[in-house]
Amino acid sequence: MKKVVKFGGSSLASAEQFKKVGDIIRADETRRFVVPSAPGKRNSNDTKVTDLLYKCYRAAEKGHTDFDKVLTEIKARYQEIIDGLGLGLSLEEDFNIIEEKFKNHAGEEYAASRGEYLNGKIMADYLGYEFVDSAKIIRFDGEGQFDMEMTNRLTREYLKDKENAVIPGFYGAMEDGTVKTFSRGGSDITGSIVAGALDADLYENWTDVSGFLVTDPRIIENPKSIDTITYRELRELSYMGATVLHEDAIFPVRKAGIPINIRNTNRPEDAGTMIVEDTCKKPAYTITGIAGKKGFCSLFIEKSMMNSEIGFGRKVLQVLEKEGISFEHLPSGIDTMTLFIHQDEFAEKEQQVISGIHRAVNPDFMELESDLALIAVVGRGMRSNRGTAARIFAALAHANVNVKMIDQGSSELNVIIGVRNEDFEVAVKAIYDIFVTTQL
Ligand SMILES: Nc1ncnc2c1ncn2[C@@H]1O[C@H](COP(=O)(O)OP(=O)(O)O)[C@@H](O)[C@H]1O
Ligand SMILES: N[C@@H](CC(=O)OP(=O)(O)O)C(=O)O
Repeated sequence: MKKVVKFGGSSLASAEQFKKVGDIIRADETRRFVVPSAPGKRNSNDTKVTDLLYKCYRAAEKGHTDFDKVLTEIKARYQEIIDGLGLGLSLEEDFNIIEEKFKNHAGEEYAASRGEYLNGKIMADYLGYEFVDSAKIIRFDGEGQFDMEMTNRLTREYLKDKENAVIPGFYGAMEDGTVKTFSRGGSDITGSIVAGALDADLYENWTDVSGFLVTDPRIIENPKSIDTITYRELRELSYMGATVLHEDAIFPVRKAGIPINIRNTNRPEDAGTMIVEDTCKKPAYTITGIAGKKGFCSLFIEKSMMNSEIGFGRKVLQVLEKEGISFEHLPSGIDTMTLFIHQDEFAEKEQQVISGIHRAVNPDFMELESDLALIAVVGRGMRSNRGTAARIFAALAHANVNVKMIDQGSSELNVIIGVRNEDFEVAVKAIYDIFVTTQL
């Protein structure tokens, strides 16, 4: 039996948190492969070490005087953990190399990766586990794309005879040694890759909440936690902003048929959430979860007889493709279509897109609306329950929320709703209340 256990930044922000992690690992001898993140926030006003590293590197690039100050702050974060754990470990040599590399402009990704690298060294020393530098096993190809095949081979080669190891999250390297990172929150991906490559029995992902919650605890106080969720449901929710697990962390374990267990470092007695391929367990509520994001805009296009103009949609989408813009949703009517696009992506190219669409399809009318949010209501139980959409829209009407867009996927696994940014929290709360609190 072997488990891969990933601990997020919130679980490793201080010596006190490290001790909880140590207790968790020692409580189960199958927790053999440990993937740590960089130290996260110790309180809500604190800064993650990864963010300090980005800041420090930018200062180094500009030759700014802030460089020494931020580096000293980073060193102090690690020293506080080392001292609090009573370890004799010194990171001085590592910091000398880091300083040198920052000054020689080794790259932002190298800089950010040091957060996990250094925390991995502390973790290995604290547990008495072997430290394995992820640059040796997590491989990116010549174009900087993650190379799954090579990574699997290297990971198995390096780790197959090891009883246990600490493998820092978030980064890997190209064949020439250039360090690359995943996108933010990417230690979840490292954990999943290692679990997949080693054919682990379970991938435990330890964080600061007792599992995947029905909705974001920053929107609803104390939301219920989800007992079991399928990979497909989870993918919809994490894509739409439920940040507890990086959306790309699903593929490697799913492919290998390994379940994920989300657990709370501060409440290890809680069972957390099991993420599985399929389950016959009935969900506790009709919906499994609600997630959402702000910051979208919509582009409404109207043209008489659009429906019979073959190639209309393709021509519109080609304009977006040419400008390198992706779209999120594309609901359409007989003479109308509406594109939902990330506002920050669109803002820079808005005029090129509008004139491009004019040239491509000569519409009768176009209208742009900004500051919109998208909400995903997800659940495998929605398929077998009638009236789900009616309940959602009744709840929104009661809460005085104007619905801008509705999109139900043919899988019946989710309904996407567009509302104004300012209505976002109220809308999430209204949907949560009707399905979970009151269950009307
Ligand atoms: N549906 C959800 N369930 C649980 N947590 C969520 C959800 N949506 C957003 N979150 C947020 O995700 C946080 C955990 O993710 P993250 O901050 O990346 O943790 P870590 O530092 O452990 O990697 C929680 O503290 C919570 O604020
Ligand atoms: N430290 C990196 C990677 C990561 O996964 O962190 P966390 O586990 O704290 O989300 C980041 O801040 O993005």
